[in-house]
Amino acid sequence: MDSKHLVVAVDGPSGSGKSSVSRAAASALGIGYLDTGAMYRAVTWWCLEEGVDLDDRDAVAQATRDIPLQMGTDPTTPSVRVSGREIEDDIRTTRVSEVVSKVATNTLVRPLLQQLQRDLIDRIATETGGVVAEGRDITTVVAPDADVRVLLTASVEARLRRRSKELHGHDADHAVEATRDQIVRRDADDSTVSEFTQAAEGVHLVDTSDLDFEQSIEALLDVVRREAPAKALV
Ligand SMILES: Nc1ncnc2c1ncn2[C@@H]1O[C@H](COP(=O)(O)OP(=O)(O)O)[C@@H](O)[C@H]1O
Ligand SMILES: Nc1ccn([C@H]2C[C@H](O)[C@@H](COP(=O)(O)OP(=O)(O)O)O2)c(=O)n1
Repeated sequence: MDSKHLVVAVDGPSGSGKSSVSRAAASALGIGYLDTGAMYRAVTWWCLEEGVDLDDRDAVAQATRDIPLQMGTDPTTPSVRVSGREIEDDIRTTRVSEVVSKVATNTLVRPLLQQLQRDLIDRIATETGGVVAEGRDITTVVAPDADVRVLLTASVEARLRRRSKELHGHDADHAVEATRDQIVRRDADDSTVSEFTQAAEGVHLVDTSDLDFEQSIEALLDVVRREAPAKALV
């Protein structure tokens, strides 16, 4: 990236810490944040609300074109709005998590959201001085020319532990099956359309299995300082 704005791309499997670590890093760097997974989740939620059959690939692609989606970009206050309604909590429910891969593996939907994400990355970077964008294909497809590209990984055990702790909070009855469904089944489905288990050339691998949350943020910031010293201000 030649622009004066800092673009950091982060990919990784479910529970690797992508969202929380990327958000904290964006705050520390004083720049914006884009959660691309939330966009797949928002389209899924919208289809469920509108009665669109998730197996009808064309109808879901049309819904992706139509959705009045507004992505929040402040890393300290995550926000996803559809027609002005805040759906940040609705898109994290098991109801959405269980079926979001149907949308994420729809190859008619992916190019539409990928283009929207490129436009958002440019806009956020211009408005806030930079952006940390995270997902499954940001380092490889959406922003392969980002200043810094990181694949955040963690062992299946570490990811299961983190997710189940999180889900026990608000979905206790389904916590165990829901966790396994999200970590093992969903990653297997999602990896049919994106490569997020192996770091592509030029992508830095950060394994957080043995790092706590603070250490994971530092590890990401270390890569940013090393790769983009002129743009990273922390
Ligand atoms: N290095 C870490 N050590 C312990 N817990 C972590 C670490 N990184 C993230 N977490 C916690 O694990 C959970 C899943 O993280 P999240 O950022 O949602 O992952 P992802 O976006 O990759 O699915 C969150 O509750 C988060 O606070
Ligand atoms: N750039 C992206 C981001 C997410 N996805 C898919 C992968 C997941 O099934 C959904 C939701 O992603 P999200 O990052 O919210 O999922 P986790 O929080 O890691 O469990 O979208 C994708 O295919 N490409």
